Amino acid sequence: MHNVVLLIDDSELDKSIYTRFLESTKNQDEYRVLTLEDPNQIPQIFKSVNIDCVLLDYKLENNKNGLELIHAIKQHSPYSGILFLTGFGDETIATKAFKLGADDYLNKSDLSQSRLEITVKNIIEKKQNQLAQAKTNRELNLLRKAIENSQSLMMVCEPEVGLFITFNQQVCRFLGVSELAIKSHSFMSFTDYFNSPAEWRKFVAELQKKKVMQIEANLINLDKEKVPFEIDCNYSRIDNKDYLLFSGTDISRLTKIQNELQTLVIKDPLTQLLNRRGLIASYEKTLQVATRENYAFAFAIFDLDNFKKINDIHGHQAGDTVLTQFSDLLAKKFKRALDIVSRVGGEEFIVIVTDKDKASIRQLFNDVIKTSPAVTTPSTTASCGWVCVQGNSQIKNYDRLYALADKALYQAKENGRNQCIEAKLT
Ligand SMILES: Nc1nc2c(ncn2[C@@H]2O[C@H](COP(=O)(O)OP(=O)(O)OP(=O)(O)O)[C@@H](O)[C@H]2O)c(=O)[nH]1
Repeated sequence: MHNVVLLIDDSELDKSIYTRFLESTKNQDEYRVLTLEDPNQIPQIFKSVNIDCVLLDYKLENNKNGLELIHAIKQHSPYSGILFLTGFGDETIATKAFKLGADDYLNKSDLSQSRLEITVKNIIEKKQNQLAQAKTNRELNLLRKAIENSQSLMMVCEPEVGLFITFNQQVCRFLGVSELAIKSHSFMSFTDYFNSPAEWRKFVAELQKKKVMQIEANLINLDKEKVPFEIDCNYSRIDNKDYLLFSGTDISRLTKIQNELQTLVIKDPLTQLLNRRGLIASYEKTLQVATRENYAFAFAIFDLDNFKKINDIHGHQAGDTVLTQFSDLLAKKFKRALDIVSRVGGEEFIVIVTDKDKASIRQLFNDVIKTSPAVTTPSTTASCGWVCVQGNSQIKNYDRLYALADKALYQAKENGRNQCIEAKLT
């Protein structure tokens, strides 16, 4: 690719010399030389051609001088170089030309091909560097703007203890701390992700190896609330120094929706008790603990008595109220960490309880039956069939225990309702 040089000079002889000098350089076709006869054509020529360097003579036709044109050239093409030429060797003119924005100055009296070539070459190189630098600066400024306006928290920290080096305004806003105050804090102090400096060091070592990682961590905001964030982590080495780059996106809304969806999937909307899916999900954990601790593990089915009549006489709404009242009673009675209370059908509830011995569990079940008429409006009794297993050897399969408890419930209904019957294990 050749460089384009524009000659603005009133002397035909000088123009032919410069053209010959530039067109006969060692690298053939290095320069393409154009001439501008009428300085008023500056806007047009700079619009239509990309000019790398202008050779501008001081003395021009019609009593014009090159100094007057520098401003116009710079205005139309700030990255075209200007080599100012004069036949007078006057330093004050050269100084003026530099002040106005010329890049270099040559005296026509001691101009040689090599001198012209080197000077033009240097000017073009300098201008190209300036152009590249300006482009980089513009891109950096745009990036800086994007970072500042981003909703994400962007932070750069040093890897030793995670001290902040630089960050965007979102970080200050989120943490409620001034820029100055943040610099004395570390990334570690704004998250509960690392429980010790050792954990931080382990994380940094892993990041150094992988270069890029994504973590989910809580960041602690100005109200000391833990806000869940998804954080892109990056390990970078610049000028022989290591840096950690973090870009965090607030995922609290997403987490809330996820939790709500999870709740919807496992909870009964009327009573807020677990549904069958929720019960099955918790069942194994309770069973494991009971087996490990050799606790009694009771599986009970509670069923409201003659519930159909309540609906028929008082309406479906009243039926719903009774269901809620009975659910509250169960939730209050069985509220230890491992207890499971669920509504698995219309007026059927499954309760899983573990305890050291069966007697206290029996007591709790009987209490529910006794209390039900008092807490429900209209007053409603309930029946319960249950089965209890203890120790490793006994069958604890859900379907098997359900079948046994259901059989006992059937007996309770047959025996006149309002009672608890324990299934005998065979
Ligand atoms: N209000 C209300 N009723 C429901 C709901 N789900 C099921 N049911 C009703 O519960 C009633 C259950 O009736 P049955 O299965 O005959 O049982 P029951 O009348 O309680 O009789 P026993 O269990 O033998 O004492 C039906 O009428 C269902 O329509 C609900 O969410 N709300």
